[in-house]
Amino acid sequence: MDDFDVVVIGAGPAGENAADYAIRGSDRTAALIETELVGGECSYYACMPSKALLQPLDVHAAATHLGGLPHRIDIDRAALLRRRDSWVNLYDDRGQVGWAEGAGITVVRGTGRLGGERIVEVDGPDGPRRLRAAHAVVLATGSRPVVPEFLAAALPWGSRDATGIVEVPASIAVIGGGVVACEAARWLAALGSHVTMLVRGPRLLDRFEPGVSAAVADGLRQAGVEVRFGVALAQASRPDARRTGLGRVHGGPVRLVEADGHESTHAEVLVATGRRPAREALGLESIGLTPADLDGPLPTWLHLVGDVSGEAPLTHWGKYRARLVGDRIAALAEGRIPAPVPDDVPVPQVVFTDPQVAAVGPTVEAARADGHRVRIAEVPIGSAAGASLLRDDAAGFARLVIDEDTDTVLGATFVGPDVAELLHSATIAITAKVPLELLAHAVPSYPTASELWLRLLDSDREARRSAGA
Ligand SMILES: Cc1cc2nc3c(=O)[nH]c(=O)nc-3n(C[C@H](O)[C@H](O)[C@H](O)COP(=O)(O)OP(=O)(O)OC[C@H]3O[C@@H](n4cnc5c(N)ncnc54)[C@H](O)[C@@H]3O)c2cc1C
Ligand SMILES: NC(=O)c1ccc[n+]([C@@H]2O[C@H](COP(=O)([O-])OP(=O)(O)OC[C@H]3O[C@@H](n4cnc5c(N)ncnc54)[C@H](O)[C@@H]3O)[C@@H](O)[C@H]2O)c1
Repeated sequence: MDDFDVVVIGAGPAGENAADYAIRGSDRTAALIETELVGGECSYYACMPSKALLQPLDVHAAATHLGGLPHRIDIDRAALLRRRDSWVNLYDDRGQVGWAEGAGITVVRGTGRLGGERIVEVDGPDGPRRLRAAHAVVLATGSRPVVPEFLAAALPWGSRDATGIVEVPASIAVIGGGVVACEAARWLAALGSHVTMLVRGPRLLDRFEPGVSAAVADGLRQAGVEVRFGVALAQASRPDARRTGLGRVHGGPVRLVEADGHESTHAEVLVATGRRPAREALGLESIGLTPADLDGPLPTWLHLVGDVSGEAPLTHWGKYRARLVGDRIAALAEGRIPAPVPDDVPVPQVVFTDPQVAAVGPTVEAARADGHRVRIAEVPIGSAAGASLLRDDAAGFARLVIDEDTDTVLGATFVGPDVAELLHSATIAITAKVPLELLAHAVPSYPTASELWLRLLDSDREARRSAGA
């Protein structure tokens, strides 16, 4: 039996942060158990490679729509893939292991599961091990993609193949209209694949404000992506499906049949139909729990962070919750009372499409469903000179969801070029509950896109004046 103060199962961003914050500045010990690569899905197969592929496309799109630059600028496809390779360190995690060791964390290779109260069993390359945690065990095992059953036998691509693309399929059907589908369609098209998005519902990115879908669909179409809505897929067949490796075409053409009999054939299919928390084989039965019990109260020594928690499956959210869990473990270990945590922290998210989508807090619909009396302030992105200067074709909108009772911002959505960097201003306004009256004294520099705040506040003031408020 090996003794540690804290044992963390899963070394993605959430697990890393929980381990780090639980022992930082102390002589406590932490073990971080990892089956695959230290750094997790985010570093090697998700956030990092996808954004490495997308950032050059953003620069290319801006340059293509900016007077004063050459009329034609080409994407170097091989260089784009090399950039991805360098951001994933060719799937070598030595850098992240070095960081963990430098932070005083012991990396344990293998698959971990609970083996009783505060006990973790590891099956690793050096044989089985049992670890005992004096203070806490943290489950940070991430999430796994959901693949509709009728597609499984066709061995479709998942998001790992899309980010790890090696062989560019001549054509690819992207199933889903969520974040992975919209972002991946961009780089697949830029790499030369003929991309058809098959979207089940009437909208892309349907957890965002409704106007987001049309803006993103327009951008995708301009990039050569075919977007079809209301597609009910019924069958898939691929006679010679083969496991050819990450990012390689998995066999011959895939034939898709829709419920209305419509058929199409594609060199590859990318399934991007969501993810679910990775709660299987965690040894929960050894402490009398089932996977569903993880949504309820847990023993005080057991914590859940990141995608496995079922909260927003976003790296920054998982890291935030992990910092809180780590701080809590540290406080309890040191006999301190953990710092209070607000219960209404808004979740921000950026979707790296063209135009970009940046949103934080609830949509209008979600805020109303939550019982808030709300009003909307909305302006076109071009209403601020600083936003229009970013690109000759700048289009999109900015919208605030305002709480009528407190006159504070509840939610914000920005759609347009480079709006990602506008988002944190909204996150701060919401988190700090800054009244609109005070927000009017936060002066944005001229000419920057931040002047959208002025336009939004002016439009709200005007609307209230007209309504006689
Ligand atoms: C294509 C794509 C792009 C994305 N882009 C973004 C983005 O731009 N921004 C953003 O915020 N989010 C993004 N996400 C979401 C983000 O990747 C996840 O929210 C994030 O990785 C979750 O972190 P985590 O630490 O909870 O889990 P993970 O990163 O999944 O890490 C979990 C780790 O646990 C390990 N593990 C699992 N079970 C065990 C076990 N029993 N024993 C030992 N180890 C185990 C796994 O091998 C893995 O390394 C993206 C997701 C995808 C699919
Ligand atoms: N930039 C970012 O922040 C970023 C980027 C990529 C992924 N992510 C995270 O990863 C998570 C997973 O992304 P995702 O795009 O896979 O999931 P998602 O939940 O965002 O979207 C899933 C899509 O698949 C559709 N769908 C579900 N089941 C289907 C079925 N059986 N047939 C056809 N369509 C179906 C849904 O209607 C939806 O359009 C997201 O929740 C997101 O938070 C974040």
